[in-house]
Amino acid sequence: MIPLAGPSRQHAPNKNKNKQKQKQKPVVRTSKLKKVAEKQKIEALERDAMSYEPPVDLEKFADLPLSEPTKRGLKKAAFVTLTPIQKASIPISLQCKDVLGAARTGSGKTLAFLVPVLDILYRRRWSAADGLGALIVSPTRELAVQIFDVLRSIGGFHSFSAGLVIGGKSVKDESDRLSRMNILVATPGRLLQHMDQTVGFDAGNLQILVLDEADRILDMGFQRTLTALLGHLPASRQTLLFSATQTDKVSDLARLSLKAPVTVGDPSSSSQSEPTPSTTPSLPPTLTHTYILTPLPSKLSLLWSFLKTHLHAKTIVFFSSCKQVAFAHAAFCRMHPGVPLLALHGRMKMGVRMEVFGRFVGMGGGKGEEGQGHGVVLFATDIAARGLDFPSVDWVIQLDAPEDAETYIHRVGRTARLGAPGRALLFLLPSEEEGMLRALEERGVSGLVKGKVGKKSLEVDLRVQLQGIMWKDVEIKYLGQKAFISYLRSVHLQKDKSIFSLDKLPVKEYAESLGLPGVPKIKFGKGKKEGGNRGAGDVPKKEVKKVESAASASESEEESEGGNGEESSEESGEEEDEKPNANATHTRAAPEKVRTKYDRMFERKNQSVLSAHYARLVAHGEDEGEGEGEAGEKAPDDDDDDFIVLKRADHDLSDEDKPLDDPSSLSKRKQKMLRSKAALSKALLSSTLPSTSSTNPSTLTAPHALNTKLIFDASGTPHQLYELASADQFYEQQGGVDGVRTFGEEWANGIPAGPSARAALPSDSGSGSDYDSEGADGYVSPDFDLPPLDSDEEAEFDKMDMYVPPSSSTKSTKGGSKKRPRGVDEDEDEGGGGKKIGNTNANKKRKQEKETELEDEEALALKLLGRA
Ligand SMILES: Nc1ncnc2c1ncn2[C@@H]1O[C@H](COP(=O)(O)OP(=O)(O)OP(=O)(O)O)[C@@H](O)[C@H]1O
Repeated sequence: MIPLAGPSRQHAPNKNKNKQKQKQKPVVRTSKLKKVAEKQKIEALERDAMSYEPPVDLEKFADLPLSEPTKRGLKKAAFVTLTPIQKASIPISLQCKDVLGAARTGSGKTLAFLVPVLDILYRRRWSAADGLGALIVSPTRELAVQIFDVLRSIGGFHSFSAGLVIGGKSVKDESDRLSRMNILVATPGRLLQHMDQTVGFDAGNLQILVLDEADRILDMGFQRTLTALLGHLPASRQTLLFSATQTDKVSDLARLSLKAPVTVGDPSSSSQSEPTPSTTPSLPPTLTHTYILTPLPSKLSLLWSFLKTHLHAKTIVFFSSCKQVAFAHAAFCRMHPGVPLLALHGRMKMGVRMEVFGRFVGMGGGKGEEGQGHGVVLFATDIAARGLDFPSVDWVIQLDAPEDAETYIHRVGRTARLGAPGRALLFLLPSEEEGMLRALEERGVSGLVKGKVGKKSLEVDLRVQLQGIMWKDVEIKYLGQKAFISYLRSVHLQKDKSIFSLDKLPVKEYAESLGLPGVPKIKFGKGKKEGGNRGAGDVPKKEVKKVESAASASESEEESEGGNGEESSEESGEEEDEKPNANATHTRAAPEKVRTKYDRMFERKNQSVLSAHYARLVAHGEDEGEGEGEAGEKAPDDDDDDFIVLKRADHDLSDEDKPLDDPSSLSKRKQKMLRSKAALSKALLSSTLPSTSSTNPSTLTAPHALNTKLIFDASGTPHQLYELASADQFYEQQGGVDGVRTFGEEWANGIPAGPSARAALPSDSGSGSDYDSEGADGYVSPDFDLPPLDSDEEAEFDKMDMYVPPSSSTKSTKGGSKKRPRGVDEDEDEGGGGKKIGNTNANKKRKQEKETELEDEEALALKLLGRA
């Protein structure tokens, strides 16, 4: 429970008893008088509010019939002028009428409902004894926390208690406080759970219900939950329903939950008895939005190019799945773009999510166009698309097309908020152009113009860098594979087939563009989970064929990679955290015909944990921690959906052998277990090594209990099959030692060496050196830093009209750019030299570490064998 106001003032003890006596009588009289006066004041306020006719020139909060505590709170938080939605809705809400509010993103809807909530409860003299007076339902935890923050900022002069119920904490802990709350900000699942289970939690006296981002609540599969919730609430309540976009579902919900509502905001604020959904959602007038056409394989390179030329901008980049965010973030961080990169997706622990959210809110922004601010980039799924109020975002990039026009509106709504300028750029594949433009047009999205990609940007190709990164770090390779699969999966799962077609994707080229050595083999439709209802029959056969044939056309090395036991789940899109308790009978929808990403989100088992931020807000003095050990909680990867499975998934590996998306997302205990098991495994294997003078990598089946098939390289270091499986093949392909050596040199000099570059093992020269070390065989580790563009080049980038509609610019894109050679030459570049040296040193250090590690492991193995 959080009292919005501070503790009530205590009277100081009076030393002089006589004086005290003398003063006592008048005090009693004064307090009675005061009470009567206050009562009259409140009644007057009520009358004013109920009969309030807003003046034509209504501009400020001060013009509204609001209570003193609310006015003081608004003043303290520096809210003076009303936004249009606030002007239109607050007077009506204050009259206790139901409101259906539709207003564009960033227009101030949060205050539009919080101000009436506070004032109406005040007018009704709500106190702790009255119980729950107002309930605000938000679709996501982040948004709930954000609303709660605003409530605290303006509610400090009221004496209501307020709470945040967003799951992640044990139900019991929350239950203890629930019954004492006057205002509750909650996510639907956990709220319903309390309504069903928590003794003493009574919403029977509820005065106001607020449904914020109603369309999103519905999209996320909370329709039944909401219906069940409404059943717990008194019919006499007032309901305020706000949303940036109005859909049929929203109007259904409005019919169900509102009584004679007044529709305010877009498209008009006319008073109506029946809500009419808007078909013309307006975007912020200060938004400039552009789209560019790009082939799928060029997307990442173009994004890189964009980031390098907008280093001072605060940017959000939207991807369609968690795995893509994880991969792009990990890979780009390795390439040092020169701007802080953050990642936010639903598979991250709640605490981490909140931390990232907080960091992005607090960082950079506002001056991106002038190049003076500190840039920051957030890679995110649609978890960040709605409701979240990140201040001063300069650019919203939609690297993957939004699933529909609503999502488009919400994504771009993260910029150009409340009159600030903002720019949005949508990447579209040629196959998506027609359908997406039509969908946006039908939804009334106007002003989107086609931009042109500058020649210089088109020349950037990250493939070689990515291959190099994957070669050095197998984790990145896994992430790449997963990103690839999850992208295809997200396309396949898209409902609007007139926009998204798996059949039209250049699958092989896309895999190459991610730096993958081949097309990961995937198949659709088999091995679906119980409860999943999309079977093979749902998948267009030609799509399956296309992907499978592309896969078989690629190098068959992947097939022989036995090591990873890739899990099949690729959670696409965002996922939200609320999973209603399995016992809460109303909550689980019977399987729909098509399971969307929201259905899967809904089914997530991971309840995650309370964040530090939440802990701070709730401030009940308990140790929140990360809650990893909380009963019923599972690691983020628990919820796997094998709708698409890798063919090699049937390699029978234990969980510990599976690659991790993000090992840091596992519990410390699990990470430790993984490490020690891997070390033991390696040590045992080391003890079975043949002489380290073998000339070629050879495959052995280690004769030990773990039965894991490994490959040993020239130095005798064991590798999982996926790391080196194709060495022989590649060796043959290159025509022996010389061929391999030439290949390695070419690659190091920045000459694209094709997808099999990862297999460019140096020939064994008997040196026994690590493959990624420099010098021993002429192989030079490529430098993955693209040179930063100087300010002239930045200007040049803009001149290239990449993100400017052609009609508005006549500047030439000619002139081309000199593509800088990568690799050794980059030592000369500013900053590049430093990184190069850093890389070299790092390589040496790694090598030394590896050697030490091997020695340690051999010693351990000998010890173990000795014991045996
Ligand atoms: N009257 C006001 N004066 C100044 N700033 C305001 C006012 N009302 C809201 N704001 C600010 O405008 C920003 C956007 O407000 P808010 O998050 O409520 O928008 P929203 O309409 O809910 O957006 P979305 O649909 O994206 O959730 C916030 O930073 C908020 O502090």
